[in-house]
Amino acid sequence: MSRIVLASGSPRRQELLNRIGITDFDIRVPQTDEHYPAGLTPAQIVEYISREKADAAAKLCTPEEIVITADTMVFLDDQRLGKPQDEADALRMLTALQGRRHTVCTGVTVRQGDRVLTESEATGVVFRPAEESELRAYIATGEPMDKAGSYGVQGKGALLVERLEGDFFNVMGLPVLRLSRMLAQFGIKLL
Ligand SMILES: Cc1cn([C@H]2C[C@H](O)[C@@H](COP(=O)(O)OP(=O)(O)OP(=O)(O)O)O2)c(=O)[nH]c1=O
Repeated sequence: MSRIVLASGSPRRQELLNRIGITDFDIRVPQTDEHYPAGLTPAQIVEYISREKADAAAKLCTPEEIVITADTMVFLDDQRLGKPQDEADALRMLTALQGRRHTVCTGVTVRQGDRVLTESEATGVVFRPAEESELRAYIATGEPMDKAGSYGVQGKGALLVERLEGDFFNVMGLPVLRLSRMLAQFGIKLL
């Protein structure tokens, strides 16, 4: 079987691959800047960046290796929320998100040599209304700082989430069911 390379520095993605039974893989993290052309939809943006990550990773891999990359972003109306710059930025994002519904999109690319497959998944997330003191307490845990939208649904961030519409794992950073179907097209069967 071809070797799998996860081209991501995200510990959540490593954990999610493990959870679906992919335990033997390499991690190689390419350098990419996350720029994208103007005028793209949310789905197109995350697909574009995941593909850029895969193109950069391909330079670190053999043509036989199967490379997986992903990019997760939070969209509130037309606004894109990335990782917070600092705690004030995290407070700004969480204040905007509380009491409202937003969408988390993850683009995924699987690449083997010149064969490239890119897809994306969107999940709706509804935050409950929250007091500023609660948001500050959450930020003080440190959990928001490396995460798109300034929260982690898999951690204490769950205490802000009233409801999810779609794939939970997509919000964590990797839509595992969609990925499994993509990998099946590269001959990898997980069930
Ligand atoms: C919304 C949300 C995001 N996140 C994380 C997933 C991603 O790691 C991160 C979004 O940043 P990404 O740019 O998608 O990924 P990354 O920089 O962590 O890793 P790499 O580019 O090397 O693959 O936010 C959560 O863990 N939980 C959540 O609920």
